[in-house]
Amino acid sequence: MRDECESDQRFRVLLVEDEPVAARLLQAQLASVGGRVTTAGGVQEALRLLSYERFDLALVDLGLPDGSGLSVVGGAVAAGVPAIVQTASDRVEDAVEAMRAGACDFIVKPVTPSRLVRAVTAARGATPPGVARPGSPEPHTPMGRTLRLAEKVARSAAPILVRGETGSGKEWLARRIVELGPRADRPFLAVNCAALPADLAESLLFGHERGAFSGATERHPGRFAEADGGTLLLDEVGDLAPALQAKLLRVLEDGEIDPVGARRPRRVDVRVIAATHRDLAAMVRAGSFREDLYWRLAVFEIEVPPLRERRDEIPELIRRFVAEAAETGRAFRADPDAVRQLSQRDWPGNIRELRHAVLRAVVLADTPVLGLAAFDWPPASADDGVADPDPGHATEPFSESPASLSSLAEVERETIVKALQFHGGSMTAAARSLRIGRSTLYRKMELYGLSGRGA
Ligand SMILES: Nc1ncnc2c1ncn2[C@@H]1O[C@H](COP(=O)(O)OP(=O)(O)OP(=O)(O)O)[C@@H](O)[C@H]1O
Repeated sequence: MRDECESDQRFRVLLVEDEPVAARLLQAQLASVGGRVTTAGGVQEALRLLSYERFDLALVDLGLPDGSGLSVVGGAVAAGVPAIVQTASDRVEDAVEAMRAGACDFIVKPVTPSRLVRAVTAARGATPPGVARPGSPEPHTPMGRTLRLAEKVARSAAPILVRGETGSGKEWLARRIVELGPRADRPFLAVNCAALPADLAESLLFGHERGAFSGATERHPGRFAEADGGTLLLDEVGDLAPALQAKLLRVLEDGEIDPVGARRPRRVDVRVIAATHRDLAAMVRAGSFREDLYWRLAVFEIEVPPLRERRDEIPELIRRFVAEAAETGRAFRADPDAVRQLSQRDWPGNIRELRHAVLRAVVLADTPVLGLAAFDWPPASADDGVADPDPGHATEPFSESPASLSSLAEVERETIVKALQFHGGSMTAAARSLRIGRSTLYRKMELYGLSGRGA
């Protein structure tokens, strides 16, 4: 079907508009950019057309004589047709609802030709539901749905709440959303709310004036001001202290921050993406998270599924991480049987755990083909009692810095620490299990600032 649509330059548009003059105008504009337009004047007619005709795009007015255009959006999404909604300028909240129902964009009436062309081009460029882009996961998988939703919300400026287990790729998804949206080349900053020191949290986020408190020798803009015009990822938002929850609500509601010690508030334009592995709704019920803030943050809520529910991605991820590690000049590939077995594992630390396992395997490899044993740490002979700790932020000593572990060197350092821990600080035993000489181990410990304190 995709081929058929690509070979026919004229894409098929379902235009749902009851106003004859507006319909004629839009029809002409759509035709001028290659659209073959079928018009429906109401909900029932549109749903009927969607049920037996194929369309590449639907442009839906929300206020229709026989009901809300939202039902048409639902029908289009169910039929795998990207939907753009049109709304009056005083009904933008309806557009938010339509986006939640799966619309990929909204335009406010009266639409200019250039805005219409942009919306249509973007919607046609977005993967239509049910059609996989080469290299992207199959669309009916949980992650396929997540990515489709990400593509849709990327174009809006509304806050997003990304939920998912530790290491499942919440920050990765947030970055992807930003890349797909109009703020792609604007600042992107990430703050781990769980790691904010209590006494400095407010000024780190919202800034302070010089002399605002003892020790404030310089003015500091704070993360919100630094992200002005761009996006701020608030990771572990569930860990934000109640006083800061109130201040965050103010930014989201009024677009203003109050730097500590400043005489007047400052306006900022920041898209907030919040991420959490916690059940924020349960926290709201328990009284530890503000309900009003929850509703503000969760205009769009996106779930990143745990890796065990997207096992089909594991072979590709392994290939990608092996290639990433091989950028250091060493060429490796994973043994297909190992890949099969690794794909069956549960990976409680999700993609981060898989990535570390692959990077570690490359660090330790002495053959170009990585067998299953290469991915296990501690090595298979090791005592289970000292097995790899939960690879989540809470327990992993070197992954709690704001950026997650990223370089091969960091993984190498972590591997050395674990080897030393495992062998009770014995360098000889650690070097043997790492399959490197004692002097190499010593050199690397120096390099990573580990010498003299064991693990
Ligand atoms: N789809 C993906 N493809 C490639 N790498 C990915 C993907 N998803 C996540 N990763 C990588 O996995 C690691 C963990 O991802 P990320 O930091 O986004 O997880 P997280 O859910 O935000 O973790 P946490 O809950 O600890 O904050 C990162 O190195 C990231 O680059």
